[in-house]
Amino acid sequence: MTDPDRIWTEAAGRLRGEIGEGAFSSYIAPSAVRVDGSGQLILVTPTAYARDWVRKNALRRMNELWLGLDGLNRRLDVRCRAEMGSTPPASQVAAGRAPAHSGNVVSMPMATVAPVADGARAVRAAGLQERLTFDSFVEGQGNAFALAIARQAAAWADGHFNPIFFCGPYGYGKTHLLNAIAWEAQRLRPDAKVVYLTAERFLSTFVRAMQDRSTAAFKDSLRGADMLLIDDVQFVGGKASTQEELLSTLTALIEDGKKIVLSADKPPMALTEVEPRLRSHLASGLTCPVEPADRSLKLAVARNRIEALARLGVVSGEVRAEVLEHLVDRTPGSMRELEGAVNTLAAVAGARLSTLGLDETQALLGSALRGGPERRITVDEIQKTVAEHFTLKQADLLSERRTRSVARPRQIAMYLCKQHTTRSYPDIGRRFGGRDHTTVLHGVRKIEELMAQDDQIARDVEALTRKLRG
Ligand SMILES: Nc1ncnc2c1ncn2[C@@H]1O[C@H](COP(=O)(O)OP(=O)(O)OP(=O)(O)O)[C@@H](O)[C@H]1O
Repeated sequence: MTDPDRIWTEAAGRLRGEIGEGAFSSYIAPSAVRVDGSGQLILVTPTAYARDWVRKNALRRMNELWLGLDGLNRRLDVRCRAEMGSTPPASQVAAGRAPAHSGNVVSMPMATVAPVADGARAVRAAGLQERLTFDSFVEGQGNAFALAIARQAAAWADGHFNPIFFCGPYGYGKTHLLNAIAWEAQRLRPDAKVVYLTAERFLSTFVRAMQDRSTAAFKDSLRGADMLLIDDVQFVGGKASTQEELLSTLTALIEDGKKIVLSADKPPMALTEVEPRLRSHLASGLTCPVEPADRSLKLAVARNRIEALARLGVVSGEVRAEVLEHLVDRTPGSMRELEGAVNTLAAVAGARLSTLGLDETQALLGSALRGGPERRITVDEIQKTVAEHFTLKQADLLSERRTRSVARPRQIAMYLCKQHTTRSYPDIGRRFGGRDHTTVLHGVRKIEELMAQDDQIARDVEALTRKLRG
């Protein structure tokens, strides 16, 4: 056999039996095999997270299976979509159809569940926030797959995995997506009962129901749901009776073909405080990572937030690009911290926001967020900190050496100079051994690009930013 479509279908089918339905549907089913220009076979995963999982847990076995089937003795490599520079349409990712063929791309069919029953009266759950809708959610590289899946779930799509489990670090949009799904699903089916609650609320309501001896009413209220969304599932960890109740709620709803959407700060199998049987049920559908935002997504979210504040009349006009960039670069944490910084700037600058320059922004944010003017960071300090971080000498960064181990830290240092000082590209170039401004520009762009693709670079930049800020 030499046709990659057929080999992939066969190899993936065998792998499915070996790694189990949960892992298969999370990491293998949404992936596709592509043949690049040089004939190299590449398994393209939707996210960097899925790529790392496949690399660690399945690639060796996948290659064994592939080699056993392929008459051409080829090997599979694995990359994520961002590295391939293309995104298959969302409909192909979770369409619930037979294998979709697009050029030389093959994607696996998705599992299907029975369509939900209509009929129950709509119940709007407490705790939903009106502003958290698909309209206000900004798409970026780290959340495109999650957003596509969320839209499918909200549309009550038949090819819907059950449960869908969104996971990722705090503050990058899981609650936003669950809210958006709930609003949209309810809008599309006003008669359906859509129930959203946090795991903490699940826990406290259940405990109260046990004390009041009204657990039957509690069970009925959840089991009548056509769609149940539970946010921050990690908080049920450690409470045996609540976990048992959650498990029986989930199994009852899934058996009835009702939709379940969950979120947590980790993938199901990493929730070590959760009892193994519940964990395996949580992992039995689709695990969908929501990854940390890159700089361009943060900029878009900050811009969005300012527009929303302008619509509310809190600020007027637009904000200068360099002000927005400064705001994003001085807020290395999650979207939540970024929103806090935008709100703070809006509150202290008010109507003056649109006329603010960089220096004034620095001063305002410095005193508002730190209780004093922001500390100035110098080029020299950045060079020393970067050199130390990569166990180099400051002179190496200024030297002519072009080996990757020196060139990359040099580019990171240039990037940090652009972010944390007000120096121009030519000025930075002069301070890096008299380099041309185009070299600096290239270095800064390269690091921006790599931060979106390479977790290690993103972590290095974040750690250095923290060190520089003291
Ligand atoms: N892609 C996005 N577009 C617009 N706003 C976003 C986006 N991602 C996050 N936010 C905003 O950032 C804030 C934090 O997001 P959210 O509460 O959804 O995070 P989370 O992942 O659920 O965090 P936690 O695990 O702490 O509950 C929210 O105000 C949300 O609206």
